Amino acid sequence: MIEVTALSKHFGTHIAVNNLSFKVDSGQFCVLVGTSGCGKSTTLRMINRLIEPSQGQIRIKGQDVTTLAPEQLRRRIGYVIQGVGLFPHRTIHQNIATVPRLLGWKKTDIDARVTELLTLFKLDAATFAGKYPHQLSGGEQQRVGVARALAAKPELLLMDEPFGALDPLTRELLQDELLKIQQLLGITIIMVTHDLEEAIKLADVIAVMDKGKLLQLDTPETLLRHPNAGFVQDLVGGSERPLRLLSTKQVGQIMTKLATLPAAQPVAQLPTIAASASLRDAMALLIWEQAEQLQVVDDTGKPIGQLGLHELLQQGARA
Ligand SMILES: Nc1ncnc2c1ncn2[C@@H]1O[C@H](COP(=O)(O)OP(=O)(O)OP(=O)(O)O)[C@@H](O)[C@H]1O
Repeated sequence: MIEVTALSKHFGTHIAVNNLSFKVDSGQFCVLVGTSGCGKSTTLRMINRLIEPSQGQIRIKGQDVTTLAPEQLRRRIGYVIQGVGLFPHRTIHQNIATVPRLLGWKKTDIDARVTELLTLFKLDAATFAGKYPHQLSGGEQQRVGVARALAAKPELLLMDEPFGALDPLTRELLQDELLKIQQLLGITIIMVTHDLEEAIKLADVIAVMDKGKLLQLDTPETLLRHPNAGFVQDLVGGSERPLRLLSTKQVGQIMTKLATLPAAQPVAQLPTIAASASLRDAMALLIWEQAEQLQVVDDTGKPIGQLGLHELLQQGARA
């Protein structure tokens, strides 16, 4: 879907991005992590041509981005930044409608799309469409920012620290919503974050950068189990590694299905956990409840399986 080849950016004598090459497949969620100033934002901004590369190439679906007019390109790529950047004197409806209007969509199609997106982001259209950004909380504004970026059905969504300014609870809520929406829409996302936990939770692949260079690009699990020596190894942590590994999987992926359990197994007394929860949450619940077995339930609360301490220990252990 997107292919970056030997990409560099020099600001005077300073090399912000140094000979970067990577590919992101269609529908993948790629997260760029690394220390402050390592070139993450510059990379993102070269993809939508807010910054012109010094060297190298960026292709989206095989097409070199420099062959497209920047405005035309940006209408195909959603862009979300920290602090949102909503237009303060436009209503929420007008904000979300910005790119569809520029593209000449019919009014009825625009109205339908705005309502659809507000609903998707759990914002009641009747309440929110006519409001102005300052009348919304930070979390609500951030949702509108993402909705606006998705309005014209872009093939690629670039997100630069989108949840950086939010409190931890709102941040987690929006991460969950973003994951669901990404799975629903099948959109390709490249996100920048400082937060490794956020990267592990959201990413199909994590790209670790340092001093303008790409050090490793791998799935969260591979990165945690087999980090390259040096910076990546320091980044993924020592004592935190097992718990981070548990964050990469959901309960539903490793539970024993109810149908395969012995019939006599008592299930009613066990603490319950949702199949969509992470293994890390499952481990926390076991410790909290001093239990060794959990009952797994689906979205409706129906028991569908069990998960034991032994399986969790295996999943968090070195391979
Ligand atoms: N317009 C510019 N002119 C000169 N130097 C710049 C410019 N933009 C970025 N830089 C420098 O390039 C380097 C990379 O910046 P960039 O914003 O890409 O880093 P980052 O990894 O996104 O950092 P952060 O996580 O702090 O946002 C930094 O040293 C920065 O000071």
